[in-house]
Amino acid sequence: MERLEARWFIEVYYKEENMNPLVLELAKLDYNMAQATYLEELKQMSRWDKNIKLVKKMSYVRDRLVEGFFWAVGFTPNPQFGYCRKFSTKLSVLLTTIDDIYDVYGTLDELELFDIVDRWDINAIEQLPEYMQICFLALFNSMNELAYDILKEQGFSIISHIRKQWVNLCKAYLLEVRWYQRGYTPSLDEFLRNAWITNTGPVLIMHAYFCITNPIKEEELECLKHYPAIIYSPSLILRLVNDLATSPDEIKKGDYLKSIQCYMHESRSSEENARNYIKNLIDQAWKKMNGDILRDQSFSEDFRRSAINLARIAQCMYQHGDGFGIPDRETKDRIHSLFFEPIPLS
Ligand SMILES: CC(C)=CCC/C(C)=C/CC/C(C)=C/COP(=O)(O)OP(=O)(O)O
Repeated sequence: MERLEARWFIEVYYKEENMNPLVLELAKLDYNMAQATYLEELKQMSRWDKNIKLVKKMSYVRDRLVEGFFWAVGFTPNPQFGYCRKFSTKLSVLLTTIDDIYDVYGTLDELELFDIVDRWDINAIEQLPEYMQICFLALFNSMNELAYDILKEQGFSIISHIRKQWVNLCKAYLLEVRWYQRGYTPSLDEFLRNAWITNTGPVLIMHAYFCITNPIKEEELECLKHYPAIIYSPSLILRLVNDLATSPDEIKKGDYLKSIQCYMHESRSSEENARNYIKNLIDQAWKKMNGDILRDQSFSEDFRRSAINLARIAQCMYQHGDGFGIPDRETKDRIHSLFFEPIPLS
């Protein structure tokens, strides 16, 4: 987001009457240098993705590496956060795979076996169907690699904290599947108490905390365990903007469990009313998030900025519809200008 805005700003500044050519040249250089850094990271992630072969092994899974990297750049754009960007990109691939397993492919019996994340026990892997074995092993290896890096750098074990996030996510996914299979439509409030987690915000924000915080502090972890505003608010915005944008397409596929439908069912109102209601909730969530996160100085500025950025990149991704599920229009143009098109120097 910040980089997209920088490019728009450079283009506008160029036309200003009293623009300073030196400043303009520096801004262009800075943009192009960041772009070169991103491109190198994207190449590394592309090699990782080819090697891990998750999408190749599961043909129903959405293949969205570049879009995942785009999310990651919006989340932590500063060039020095390459480690976090690359790890968030891996997360986006793993999360998309798991989301598609729960939404599309897995049967309820199979999905219940995925509570293997709770035991975090590689010895239990043979009880899973083959596609889940691949998925769990990819998850297990990637998370252990992060935990290893942090143990090596900081002498701090994060395994139990990471595991808890995945357990909560998988439990929340399973509840959605159970509702769906029973044909149950929860109230909007009941739906959101679960769905703010299934849009993966808590997993993304917690992992970003580990990737960009040094030293990790016990008291901060204790606070994050209770899902404070820094985790809850961006995750809620992510869920609401996602539902607003993806709703019509997913309903066509039979996936009726979305905020809008829950509200329509509960209040017996029209889709238009429900959409306006959700838009209003998004506005309120933004106001609350800006106040809460900007006021609360307990976490580093970098971490607070990333949390807010998650809401910003979500809003950007879903601004013109489902820019992640159907990434062929604005998302494609934005990706092109951000990663592949340097700004010509004078
Ligand atoms: C910062 C960063 C790297 C973010 C990555 C976000 C990301 C790509 C998550 C993957 C899974 C997901 C919830 C995709 C939306 O799918 P959906 O519309 O099918 O969601 P739903 O099934 O929950 O409605």
